[in-house]
Amino acid sequence: MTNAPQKRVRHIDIDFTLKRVFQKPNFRPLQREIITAALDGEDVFLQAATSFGKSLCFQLPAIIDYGITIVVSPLLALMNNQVAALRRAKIVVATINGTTPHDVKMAVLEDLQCGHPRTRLLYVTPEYCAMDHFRRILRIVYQQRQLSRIAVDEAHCISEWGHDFRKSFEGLSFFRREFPDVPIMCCTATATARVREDIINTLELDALRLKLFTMTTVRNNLHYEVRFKSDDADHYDDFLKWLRAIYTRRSSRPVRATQLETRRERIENVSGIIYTWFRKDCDSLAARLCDDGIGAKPYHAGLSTEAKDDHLAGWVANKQGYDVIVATTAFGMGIDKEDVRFVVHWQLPKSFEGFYQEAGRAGRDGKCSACILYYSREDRDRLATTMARENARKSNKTASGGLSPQAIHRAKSLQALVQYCESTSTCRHKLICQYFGENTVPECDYACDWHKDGNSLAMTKDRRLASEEWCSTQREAGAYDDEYD
Ligand SMILES: Nc1ncnc2c1ncn2[C@@H]1O[C@H](COP(=O)(O)OP(=O)(O)OP(=O)(O)O)[C@@H](O)[C@H]1O
Repeated sequence: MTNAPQKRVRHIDIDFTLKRVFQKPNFRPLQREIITAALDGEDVFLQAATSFGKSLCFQLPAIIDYGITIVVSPLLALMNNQVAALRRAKIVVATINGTTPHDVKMAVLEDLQCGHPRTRLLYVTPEYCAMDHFRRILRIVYQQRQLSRIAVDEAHCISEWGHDFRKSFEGLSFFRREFPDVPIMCCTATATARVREDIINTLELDALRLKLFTMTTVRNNLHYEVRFKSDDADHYDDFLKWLRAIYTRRSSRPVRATQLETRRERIENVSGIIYTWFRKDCDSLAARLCDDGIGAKPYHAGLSTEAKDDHLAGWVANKQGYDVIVATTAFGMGIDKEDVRFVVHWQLPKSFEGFYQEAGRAGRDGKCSACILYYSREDRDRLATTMARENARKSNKTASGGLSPQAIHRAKSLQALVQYCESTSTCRHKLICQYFGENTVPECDYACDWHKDGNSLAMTKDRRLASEEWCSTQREAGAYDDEYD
């Protein structure tokens, strides 16, 4: 006998729930098939582009099915954002994480064990799933046949983080071992074949029985561009000129200007995110932009909670003075702001996956948006040096001597991103597809710098990047040996 909620022959109109609860007129392609597989009790691996609508694929079954869905989510902002959106739709949903007050936590855990929990979805961290008291409660829920499904959101984190600095991801195999008949759904936007295999193995899923849905990573509305720089020149003016040109275009076309006026939109409300490596850069860059009349705010872990909340809320609400957020990595994950018109990487991101995820915050409304990456060979060498140092530290610790598969993956991912930046002979969309193992050649309607003007791309690269000879002499002189993490 199984303890998971019994699957019944359903005559449920999932279209009705989509419209009534989620207020969406139609499913996006494949959402119906994924949701049906989930409702049929299958394990599902869902890989689809950023902003595809993956959350709906476990949220809708959670509302229809008996019992409770446990959502394992690695980022606090992501949990809070989804919980807030579900509450707005009047769905009984809860989260337990480091910031949950004790009495709220107790009330949720009590509801869980009551035999018929009201909570439809409970969002928790992998760390919380590793706790004995929570596992004890889950066993009770399971015995009461109320454990409906486990959803692992941003599942690539299992592979990226799980093997070293967030070990609790590895413990998620507990779900399959203890509750073998409770279906599991994994969602991610970024998984190479190796990462996918790693996730499946870590969760101890049966790869042969799993329903695998892999959709293209292509985002046709994103315009990818690499801008070359070197330590010799400050790229601030280049960016400012680019942003001001957008303002000018918005104000100089009479039809556009009238449209904005009718909608009471400000000319300079071009919402964007700039990602930088360091907290101090977030502060100084935001201040510099403000001095030049651009509404910009920093966002990083060193700010007070009040400042962070204020900057985020102002940016989400398109408030004057909050048009651009300058943040360290991972900002915006789970924040479903649909009108982000640009994402700029001020320096080279640390991984291909990180780049794709962060760039994917742009244009979630389907409208054209820009993704600019400022690349220099000096930054490349700095990241490589930092990575080598980290690897040395870790192998010292484990005394294994060699590099772990994860360290090798990280190095390959950075290398692939460097190749992406250095390339002046291929469409950027195609390079992204290739990295994620897709064979299809995406349509690119001048939506990348190479398609727009490949010749000038090659020429600016030659002009602006430091030469390899120069970089290697600098490397030998130890110029990149400082801590860049
Ligand atoms: N069928 C649908 N019709 C209209 N909008 C939808 C539909 N499904 C999802 N959405 C909307 O699409 C947006 C993106 O959804 P979601 O946040 O789940 O993306 P995601 O696939 O998890 O992306 P990411 O990996 O970037 O976080 C949300 O605003 C969501 O409400």
